[in-house]
Amino acid sequence: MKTSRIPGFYNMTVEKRRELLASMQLFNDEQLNNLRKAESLPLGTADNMIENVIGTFPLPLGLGLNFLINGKDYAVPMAIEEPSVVASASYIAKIVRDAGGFTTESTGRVMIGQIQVVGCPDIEGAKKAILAERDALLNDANAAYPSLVARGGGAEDLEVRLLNEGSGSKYGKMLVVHVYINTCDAMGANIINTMVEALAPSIEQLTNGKVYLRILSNYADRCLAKASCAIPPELLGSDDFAGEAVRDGVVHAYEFAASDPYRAVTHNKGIMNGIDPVVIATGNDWRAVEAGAHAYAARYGKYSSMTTWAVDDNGNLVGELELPMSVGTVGGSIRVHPMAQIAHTILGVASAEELAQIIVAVGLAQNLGALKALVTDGIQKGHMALHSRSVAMAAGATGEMIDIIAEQLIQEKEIRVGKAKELVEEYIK
Ligand SMILES: CC(C)(COP(=O)([O-])OP(=O)([O-])OC[C@H]1O[C@@H](n2cnc3c(N)ncnc32)[C@H](O)[C@@H]1OP(=O)([O-])[O-])[C@@H](O)C(=O)NCCC(=O)NCCSC(=O)C[C@@](C)(O)CC(=O)[O-]
Ligand SMILES: NC(=O)C1=CN([C@@H]2O[C@H](COP(=O)(O)OP(=O)(O)OC[C@H]3O[C@@H](n4cnc5c(N)ncnc54)[C@H](O)[C@@H]3O)[C@@H](O)[C@H]2O)C=CC1
Repeated sequence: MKTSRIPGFYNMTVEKRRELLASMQLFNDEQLNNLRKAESLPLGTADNMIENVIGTFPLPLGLGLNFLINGKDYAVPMAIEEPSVVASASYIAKIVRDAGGFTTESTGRVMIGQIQVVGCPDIEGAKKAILAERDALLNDANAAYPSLVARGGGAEDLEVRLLNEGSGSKYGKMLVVHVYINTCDAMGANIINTMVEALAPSIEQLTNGKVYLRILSNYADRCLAKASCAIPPELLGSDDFAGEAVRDGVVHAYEFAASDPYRAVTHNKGIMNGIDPVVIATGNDWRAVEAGAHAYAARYGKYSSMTTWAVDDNGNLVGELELPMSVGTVGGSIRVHPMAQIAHTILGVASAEELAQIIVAVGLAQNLGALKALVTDGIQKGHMALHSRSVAMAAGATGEMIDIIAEQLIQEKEIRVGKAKELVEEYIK
């Protein structure tokens, strides 16, 4: 897209926003119609996606605006129920844009398949036997998924690990084979599972042991994406808060999260506020991303902050976020869910690596949005002002009443359902 800077987007009606995006040729007529349909996931499709279907469960889909990443503009689709997240991501993306944008990179697309072997009579011999057959095993894995190899991916390497040593278990040590697989643009769970299941009989023969689990690892630490930004303090200030004070407050907030798991969990929840909505909107597996992200936050033996924030030699606030990001642009439900297709069209990414990098940039922005609010006005001011409409609706407000009651709640600084119910009753009288 030419630019993701669309001032006043949030003041437009939903229909105006759609028309504007269509005029920017972000989607075709069919996709525009899908967006317009109240039921954007047809029931028949849903019924074929999971089991025991009785309906669908829609979420609001918003656009994170202003994102400039590696010099390219992105409007980022975000599916989320929580108010102020999309506004906050757009707010920080606007600031970072003025500072030159986000810089991102990734380590590639290598995922891990695990094969657990127990009861090996000679575990060291079993390890040697597997390593001696490394090339043949990789060939067998690739033969189980030739289309992936044709795309330039496939099983690239393997490793043998010995676990359960000194655990005191009556079952003794176990052997675990790690198969490293380049899954190209797919998240790869099914691909990997197919490959490791295919290898199991050969592994049993080589080890004289019994194979139990054959499954991918969601600890995708060879499929990392990293985003960073450097913001001059003057872009962080306002009439009430000096930029240097905001910058230093953010670093203090980071140091709190880095040293205390009680704070780190909340800090990281704020990061996942940005990440999950993009993962969901693009039809990806958010449980896989969540599990990998939190494990990575504990990689040094203690659960800690996913981001780092520091001040560089020029006085800029420098932030960084690196996470496992096992997302795809194909596979799973991506081509099945019409809204996921629209999300991919809007994003216009060419590869899963590019998508992964956008997602960590949004996570970094979201973290700074929350920290900036926390070290200045406090979270309630911005968040609760936007939450007031949900509170009004929860109290029974409908139609034009919603904005009126929401505004009264903000004016009276009492954004709670009890107060909203009183106001709704007064309004109806
Ligand atoms: C909410 C803001 C952005 C207001 O902040 P503000 O200063 O009032 O914003 P503004 O009016 O100056 O607007 C700045 C930009 O923000 C965007 N923006 C502004 N308003 C809207 C809107 N209505 N809809 C869409 N976009 C909006 C928009 O891009 C706008 O630029 P423009 O396009 O106008 O040139 C700010 O207060 C904020 O970022 N607050 C933090 C919100 C947050 O983090 N919410 C998450 C929920 S709390 C939580 O779950 C996590 C937490 C906090 O516990 C994590 C942690 O502890 O670390
Ligand atoms: N622990 C976990 O995370 C588990 C997750 N899952 C689920 O698995 C699904 C993801 O599995 P996948 O193997 O990704 O999906 P998938 O089974 O749909 O496979 C991807 C397909 O896309 C094709 N393809 C087309 N273009 C490609 C390209 N450029 N690069 C790579 N492949 C391309 C492949 O040939 C393959 O047929 C998700 O729905 C996830 O929820 C399943 C089991 C466990």
